[in-house]
Amino acid sequence: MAKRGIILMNLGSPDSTEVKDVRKYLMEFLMDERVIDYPYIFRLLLVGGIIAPFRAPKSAEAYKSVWTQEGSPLIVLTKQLQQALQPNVEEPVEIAMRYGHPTMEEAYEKLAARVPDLEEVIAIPLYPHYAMSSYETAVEHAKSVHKKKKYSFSLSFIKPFYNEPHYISALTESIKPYLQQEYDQVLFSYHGLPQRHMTKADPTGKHCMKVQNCCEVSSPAHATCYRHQCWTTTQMLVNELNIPSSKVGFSFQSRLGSEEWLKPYTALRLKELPGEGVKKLVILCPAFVSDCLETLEEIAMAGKETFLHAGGESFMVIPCLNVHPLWVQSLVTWVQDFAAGKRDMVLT
Ligand SMILES: C=CC1=C(C)c2cc3[nH]c(cc4nc(cc5[nH]c(cc1n2)c(C)c5CCC(=O)O)C(CCC(=O)O)=C4C)c(C)c3C=C
Ligand SMILES: [Fe+2]
Ligand SMILES: [Fe+2]
Repeated sequence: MAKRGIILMNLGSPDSTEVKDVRKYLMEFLMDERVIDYPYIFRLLLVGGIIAPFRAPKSAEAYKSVWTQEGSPLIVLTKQLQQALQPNVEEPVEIAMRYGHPTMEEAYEKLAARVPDLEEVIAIPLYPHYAMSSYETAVEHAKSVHKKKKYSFSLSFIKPFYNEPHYISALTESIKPYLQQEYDQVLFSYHGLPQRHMTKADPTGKHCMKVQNCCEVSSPAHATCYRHQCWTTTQMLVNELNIPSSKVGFSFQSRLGSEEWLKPYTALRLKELPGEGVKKLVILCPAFVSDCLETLEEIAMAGKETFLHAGGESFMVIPCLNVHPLWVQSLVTWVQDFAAGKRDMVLT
């Protein structure tokens, strides 16, 4: 049997809620050329001179409102996922964050210490949907650290799993209990992206945001089309859960800056929905597998306030998959398939 290890990769959080740590985190995150993709000098002036200094105190307050005794929810929940997965697989499991700690290098070193003569690492980016600013940067960073450190073990990545049957079925089961009560709409809110990133990621150069209903028209562009992948996850869940199409909402959250991002914007929809007769809302955020600042503060706190203030009556937030047993089982299946030589889920 190959000497193998697993790394669960997530986005990462500041080291603490102190403004200086949040500023450092924002600098590392937003100076990533796949997140703010402007030329280096312009990016440095914008991020270092405006965004990080002005945003850090506000973000620090937001982080304080969700921080736990053990730390950032995103990291705590990723560790819990590691602990839930570990007894179910033979391979040692470590976690790594794209920004902050634990770093990719730390995770490789821990695996190498746990597995003498490590031969193979399976990295699982915990992003269901492909985006240059999430999945791609995580993969490219993992590859570049691997190359820089000249590790001898091979490196494979699990593909974006937005339509993978085990993931869809885990999500379906996690959502079901929340649809027992009466609701007017289920809003699927995904992390947003600048619209420009969609056209940039389109290898055909003529499909995304150019063809009418681009995400619903078959195209090779969909392998890297974030909006298509979000739309597909939604359609699959709606079918599995038999949600009437009149009760389905689809929107994008967490916009940053003045550029146009994917629309409709969640924050705006939450203001408008009560006026359209949607008083009882169920909301979920399938772009995240672990609850984090964007689900716990932006949606469950700020979003709820917006909706109720606009005349909404009930606001039910469905938690992310976190450590749902069926989600843990999905990861087990992917790892076992990999070990058995089935490589459908592996990026080539
Ligand atoms: C779901 C995947 C994510 C994509 C795609 C993504 C794109 C993206 N994000 C920003 C800016 C920020 N995002 C922030 C937080 C944050 N983002 C994701 C995931 C994706 N981002 C997660 C899981 C989190 C939460 C982290 C946590 O610690 O809980 C933040 C920091 C917080 C804040 O100040 O709002 C920023 C900034 C951009 C610009 C972008 C695409 C271009
Ligand atoms: Fe983000
Ligand atoms: Fe598209």
